[in-house]
Amino acid sequence: ASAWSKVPQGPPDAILGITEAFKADSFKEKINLGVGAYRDDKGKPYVLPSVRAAEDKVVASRSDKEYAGITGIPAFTNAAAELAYGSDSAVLKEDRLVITQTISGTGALRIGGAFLERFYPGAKKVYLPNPSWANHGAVFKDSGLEVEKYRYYNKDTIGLDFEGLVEDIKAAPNGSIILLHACAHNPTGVDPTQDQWRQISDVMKQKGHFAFFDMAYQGFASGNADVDAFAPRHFVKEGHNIALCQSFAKNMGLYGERVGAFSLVCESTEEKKRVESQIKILIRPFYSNPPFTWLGEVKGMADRIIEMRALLRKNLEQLGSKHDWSHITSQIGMFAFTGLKPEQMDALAKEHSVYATKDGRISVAGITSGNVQRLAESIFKVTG
Ligand SMILES: Cc1ncc(COP(=O)(O)O)c(CN[C@@H](CCC(=O)O)C(=O)O)c1O
Repeated sequence: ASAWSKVPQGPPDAILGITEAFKADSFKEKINLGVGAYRDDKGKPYVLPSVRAAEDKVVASRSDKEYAGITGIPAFTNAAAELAYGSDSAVLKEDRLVITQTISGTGALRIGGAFLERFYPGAKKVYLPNPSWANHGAVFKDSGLEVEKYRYYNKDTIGLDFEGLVEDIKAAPNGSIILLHACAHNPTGVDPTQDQWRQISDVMKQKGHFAFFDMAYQGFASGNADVDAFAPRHFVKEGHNIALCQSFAKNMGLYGERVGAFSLVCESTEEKKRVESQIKILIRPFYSNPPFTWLGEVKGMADRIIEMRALLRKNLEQLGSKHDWSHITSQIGMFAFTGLKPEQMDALAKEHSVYATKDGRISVAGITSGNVQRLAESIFKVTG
């Protein structure tokens, strides 16, 4: 018998599988709200002009194809560090940051998970918000960490369950690893206020918890990269030596280029050197070193998303929907957590050729001024 006769058929990916279903649909006005990937008002993927210009420069430079270092190109990682921590960051001035280029945000999470599995002095367990990005659990489980949840979303208020969140963070044993979405929470689009972030930082400091930030949408939430980085920067100012994952898939539209970074704030330059050496030892047998790669227009994308939120809500209200759709405009970032049930999401796909994930999340980037009317009518029909 074949070596693989025992390999079972696995299910399609909860998110990327939606795009397969969308592609299989021949209806000409089909709408894809599944994958969190920005689309312009024609529903087309958007390549930032600055990226096109950089691309031309790289090609014109006729650069050689030499290996990048294990942690990537210093010009890139220095720029990524400055974008995340701020050009005036003490951590950068005191040379206390370990940063490596990664295979996009997923690669940053996986390198982070693997490093924590190998060196974290506390329990090898990470606490994820409930709900969280569909792939977080698998990334950390495959890194060898246990995964637990902390309360995050209150479906009755369609808002943050701040009390539940604080209670669960307090209940976790001292020194637990807590994953935090820096901004534009996926899938709910619900973020803590700056004051709530201050309280979360205080509680985590009291508990000696480790803050593991996932920042996949910096600049994409508010349109301002500094505002969107408030949480990780506040934690660092408060003395948390955080881990931070950066993805440039969405805010730079570099999805398929797989551009990201993983960083760890250390106590001193001496500690940074030891930690960096171990990050290199971890990456070398993983993929050795990252692809040659490149890094302005994100505000334009954030503004279009905010405009589509308002349009969808307005259309639903004009259709006479009895539901309260205010969360569509109060949520922030790539996604709107509609509150629709899985069977309603199925009906949207089967009867209306509108595709999104079963949890009721829609990628607002898939909405255009051309499809928002039909989208509203479809949602109105399945929600009554
Ligand atoms: C919170 C969060 N972290 C990390 C990532 C990973 O992004 P990279 O492409 O590896 O940089 C995503 C992408 N989530 C989007 C995109 C599709 C996907 O990978 O699931 C989504 O949820 O639709 C994300 O939403």
